[in-house]
Amino acid sequence: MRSPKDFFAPLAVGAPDPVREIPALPSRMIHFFDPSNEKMAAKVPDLAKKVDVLLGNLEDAVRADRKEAARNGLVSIAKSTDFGATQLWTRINSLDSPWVLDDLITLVTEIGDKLDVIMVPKVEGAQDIHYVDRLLAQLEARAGLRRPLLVHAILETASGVANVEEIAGASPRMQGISLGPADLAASRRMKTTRVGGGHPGYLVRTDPVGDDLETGRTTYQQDLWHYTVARMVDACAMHGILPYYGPFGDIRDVVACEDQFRNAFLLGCVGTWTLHPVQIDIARRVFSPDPKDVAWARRVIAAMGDGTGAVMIDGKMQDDASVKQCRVVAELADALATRDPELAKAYDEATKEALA
Ligand SMILES: CC(C)(COP(=O)(O)OP(=O)(O)OC[C@H]1O[C@@H](n2cnc3c(N)ncnc32)[C@H](O)[C@@H]1OP(=O)(O)O)[C@@H](O)C(=O)NCCC(=O)NCCSC(=O)C[C@H](O)C(=O)O
Ligand SMILES: [Mg+2]
Repeated sequence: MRSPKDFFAPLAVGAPDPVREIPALPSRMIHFFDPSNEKMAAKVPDLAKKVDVLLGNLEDAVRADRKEAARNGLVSIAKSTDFGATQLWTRINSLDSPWVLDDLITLVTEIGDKLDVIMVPKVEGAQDIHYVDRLLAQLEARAGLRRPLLVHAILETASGVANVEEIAGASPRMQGISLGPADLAASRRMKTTRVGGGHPGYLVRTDPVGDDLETGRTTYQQDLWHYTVARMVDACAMHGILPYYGPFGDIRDVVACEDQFRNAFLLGCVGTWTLHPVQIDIARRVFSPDPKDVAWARRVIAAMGDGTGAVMIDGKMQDDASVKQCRVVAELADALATRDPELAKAYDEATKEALA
């Protein structure tokens, strides 16, 4: 473990100073595209106006014989596109793959000044982050970068989940963690065959009435990912980094997708992955607080003055703890409003109505 005194020292001579705080930039949707797919690549300039984060994916879902084309495609897209305030991320190949070294060398050297975050798949423990941390510092120094690249880990191995707290705190570069339900299910030997979402067999059933075991016993489907998401959220909050839901693979089922995203939002996640354009508006809707909740939060904050004591609003007790929750919602709304004028208007109108 590094000494706390050295934690914010660069890991290579000439590398930029590590950041001391992870910027809470809007990242409601991390939109995946395959840079080797011409149709997807052609949509990037338009998508950049609609999403908070665009991610050029080099790992799974890119065929082995397209890895180089994806890497080179991302370099050329990054160089030729104006992303405005939209962040550009990439997902590199896994650390044991034959492609990852060239991914990192090429991307940092060629477009290190355009990239914001490097997503690292299949992270098992702090050792994986330490490896990437040092290598990035060396490459940043060689490329003369002034701003350090941040690192995002995917939680998609059983070891990763067991070590999630040490992963979250492994480097000042750690920006966040996403759930990777498909690889995680395989690593845990779960008996599912899906990419995220629930399963009708994972349920609880009400008790029988008398001796009749058959009739009137309602079942409730449970969330397979509750434990992992909750644990990930705690690890991220503890280390001041950001938690995300991951992929929802049933593109057609926009209803269950919205439910799964909302569960993650309510539990503390700041965003999710979007795999198809149809998921972008769902993510925007879910990961932007509802105008009514924002209006309520602002009303509580106004009524609570310095934030101490207790007051009654509409029959509900408010105190130091509830005002803290309201500040989370109000601060998120303020941050999103700077990026999204429509949202800003909706928040202000709802607040005026609530305070009238
Ligand atoms: C899932 C897809 C393969 C579906 O693609 P397609 O069959 O082409 O869908 P459509 O015909 O409905 O597409 C309509 C048009 O939209 C374009 N399109 C589709 N997806 C995207 C996208 N992500 N970005 C930009 N544009 C997109 C199509 O090209 C069509 O265009 P046009 O013909 O001009 O109208 C596909 O969506 C896809 O490949 N998505 C990304 C998949 C991906 O990134 N997977 C990896 C992340 S999930 C994962 O890795 C698991 C995780 O790690 C874990 O372990 O849990
Ligand atoms: Mg995966």
